[in-house]
Amino acid sequence: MSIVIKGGTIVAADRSYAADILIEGDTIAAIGPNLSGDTVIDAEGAYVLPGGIDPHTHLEMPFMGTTTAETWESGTFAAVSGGTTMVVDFVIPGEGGMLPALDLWAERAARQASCDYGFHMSVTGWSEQIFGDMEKVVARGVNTFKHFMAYKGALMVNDDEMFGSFTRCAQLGALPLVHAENGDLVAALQQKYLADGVTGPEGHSYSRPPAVEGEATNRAIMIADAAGVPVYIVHTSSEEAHEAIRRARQAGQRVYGEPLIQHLLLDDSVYASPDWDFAAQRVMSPPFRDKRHQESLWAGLVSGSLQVVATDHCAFTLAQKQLGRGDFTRIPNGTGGLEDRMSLLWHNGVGTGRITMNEFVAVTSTNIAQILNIYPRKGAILPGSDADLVVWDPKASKTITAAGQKSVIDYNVFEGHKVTGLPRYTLSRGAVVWDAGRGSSPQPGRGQHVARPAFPAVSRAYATWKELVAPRPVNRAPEHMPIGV
Ligand SMILES: NC(=O)NCCC(=O)O
Ligand SMILES: [Zn+2]
Ligand SMILES: [Zn+2]
Repeated sequence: MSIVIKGGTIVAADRSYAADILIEGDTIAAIGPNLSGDTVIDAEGAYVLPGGIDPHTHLEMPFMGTTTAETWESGTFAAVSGGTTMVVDFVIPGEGGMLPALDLWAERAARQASCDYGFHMSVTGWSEQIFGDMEKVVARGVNTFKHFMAYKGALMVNDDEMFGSFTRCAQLGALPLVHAENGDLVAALQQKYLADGVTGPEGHSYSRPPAVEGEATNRAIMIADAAGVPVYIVHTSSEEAHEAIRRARQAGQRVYGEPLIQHLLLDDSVYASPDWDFAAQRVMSPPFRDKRHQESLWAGLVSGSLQVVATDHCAFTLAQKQLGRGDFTRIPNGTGGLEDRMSLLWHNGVGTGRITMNEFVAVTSTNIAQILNIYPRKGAILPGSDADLVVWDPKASKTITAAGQKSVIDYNVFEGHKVTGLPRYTLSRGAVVWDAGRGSSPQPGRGQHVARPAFPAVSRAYATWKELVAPRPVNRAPEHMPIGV
């Protein structure tokens, strides 16, 4: 049974062109004019894009005394309804360490996911066991390790732990990811604002100013340089953090920055809302910023100093948010966006001329696949690539509402935003998983794990260069040495 997508314009990261796409089984078999197949998917008047990849989600994750309410089933169905065909989710090690946690995540995902998925592993301490387990994790197709510089007393790691882990990543050809906020400073500022009587959600924003993020981003980048490894900064939200990334890239370091759709579009005025629930629903780390920072993030996407747009989908219900009534430090941190990232970025980016269609594809799919080492299996429309495709209708519109969403959360931080540009069909490895005309249901168990091999070429290049420029002893002739030495 073959499928042909007919009459559309293919939009890739590097070009746009009219062509049909023939799909056989899971993959793209041919691209060209006048192709035929057993089933025809109509792409007249539409663009055909590589499926979106969201590199930053937290599905069913235990965090801050509760667990994110979005399940693998609801989250991945929400994803495909919005044109995202792969998610990469963060595994948090429990009592048993990394490997049992990876088993747990893998089991949940395999049972429930409607689309393909991968994992990042979190490094939440440093020990011989973690050193050894990291190699086993890489052997299981996880080539990225996340480090939290915030959440003191919980997930946070110190500089020496981070340096140990980054050095291990360099040996293994893995990529370290960093949540860059100075956790000591955040903890001190939280106590100060609580003592000053600031107990509401605005305290969350006050205690995490841009400098806290800028300092930690700089530090993570310096530590990565010392360890000889590239580094990926998640949820880059401020000009201070972006500036550190820009400067390091200019100096020749491999540093990647990931703004979120939330930080691009929502600002910190939400925390001044007189409605506690509204403000608490928008508590995430880093918090939303002002327009100056938003402009910086958009500029980074255009100029290439920031490469990826993600969601950090970490969705709690209102009842969970209310755990922080009376103390903002107890409001579970996180917001949603998995379902709406593509349409919001298209509407506000392509629709306004801030970014081109090709840049849209780059930052929602192709760059991510390249950085995570799954290109061109994912992130590309090429013969042999997985047929993860979106038939994108640039004229279709909707208004985002919690009532109409697939996510199980009882609110949406983008409530009332109108978007033009939506998926007509979403295909996951050649199967239609979203049909806007007929409606669709979740297909739990369809999604597969996508193993992501290590990056030996990058670590070899770093190791070669580090060896060439390594400090060496100066050999001095005896006549130039002090007498008696
Ligand atoms: N970002 C956030 O507030 N919650 C999710 C956990 C994290 O990525 O820091
Ligand atoms: Zn984070
Ligand atoms: Zn996150």
